[in-house]
Amino acid sequence: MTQHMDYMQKEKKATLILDDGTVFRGISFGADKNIAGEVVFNTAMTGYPESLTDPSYAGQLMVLTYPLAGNYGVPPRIFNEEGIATFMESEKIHAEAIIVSDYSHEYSHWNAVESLGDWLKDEGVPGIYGIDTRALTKKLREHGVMMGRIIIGDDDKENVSGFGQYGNVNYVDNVSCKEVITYAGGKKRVVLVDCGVKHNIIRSLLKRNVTVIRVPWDYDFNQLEYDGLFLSNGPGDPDTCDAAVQNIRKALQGDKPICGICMGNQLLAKAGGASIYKLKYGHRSHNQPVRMVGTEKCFVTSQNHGYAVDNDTLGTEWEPLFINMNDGTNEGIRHKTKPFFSAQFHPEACSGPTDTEFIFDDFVALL
Ligand SMILES: NC(=O)CC[C@H](N)C(=O)O
Repeated sequence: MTQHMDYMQKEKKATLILDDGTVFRGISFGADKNIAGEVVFNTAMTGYPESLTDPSYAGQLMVLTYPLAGNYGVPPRIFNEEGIATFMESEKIHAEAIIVSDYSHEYSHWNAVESLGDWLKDEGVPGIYGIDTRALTKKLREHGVMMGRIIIGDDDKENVSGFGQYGNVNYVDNVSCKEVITYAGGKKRVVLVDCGVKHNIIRSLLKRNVTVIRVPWDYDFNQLEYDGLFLSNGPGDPDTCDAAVQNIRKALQGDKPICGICMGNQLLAKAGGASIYKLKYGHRSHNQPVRMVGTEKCFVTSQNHGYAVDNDTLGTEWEPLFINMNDGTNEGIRHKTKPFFSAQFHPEACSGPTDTEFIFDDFVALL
């Protein structure tokens, strides 16, 4: 019997119920667990190992619009002696579940060691296939993201009132490191505020020969000796991260370089006095076009965010650095006189285009 036939014999029903009552029926290929979360769609064609382990997906049920997942398997879950993942973006899967149209239990890739379904089961994360992800995505685009619930097995008549909350949960506190971790590199010392950092941000800094001092999201780093401050990506609503905003605000009094990515862009903007709002359905893909303000330079970027900085609230000391060419929303900010800047997209982009990796070079050059 082939690997696939064996798998098919064990298939189990799974149901996705949206907050508005819409029901999608499919088949389970992950863990046997019912779960609720914010249903978001990602239009990238590859990268499910990286996306699932991106801590910014905590609290979310990830819909892939690309119609097939699993066919290239999953790389080994290995880490270097400092605990940095070799092929993934963190220690474990952070998305609450994955929702796909078609799933291939059979896989083929030079670096694959297990199937997507086996990985999900091992980490206790549900997966559903057989869902009309095109219809589901159209619904989310028209209505905006909404809460959803996955029920595994025949139990889909279950009372669906419990969809949970997304906006007011402090997911950053769940995924941030709990103590200071130092990665020895060069002479220059960068404090990295860990709001749920993707490991490729750490790899990208270390590659540029700096020492990285990774601190918990609410740690007052102002007491440390350092040359530059880096603000990581992270899950959830930036309005739940006030302790980080207060610490960054203190750092804004000084002149040490500051760079932020994604949640880091939002927290830097908040520390500078700007406000954040929620986008209708966010940007989650590998092909978001952004323009550098004041230039004709455009970049294709990898993104995963649901909130955005309100350009109109930036105040007189700040200006937009990048603008999204699809919808005109903010994609980064810079201070007009001090070395503070940030990007809403992912310059470390793993997986995704590497057009904007220069942001790390620019930051390290300022140290
Ligand atoms: N990747 C991120 O850092 C996301 C930031 C924030 N959680 C948002 O959704 O906008």
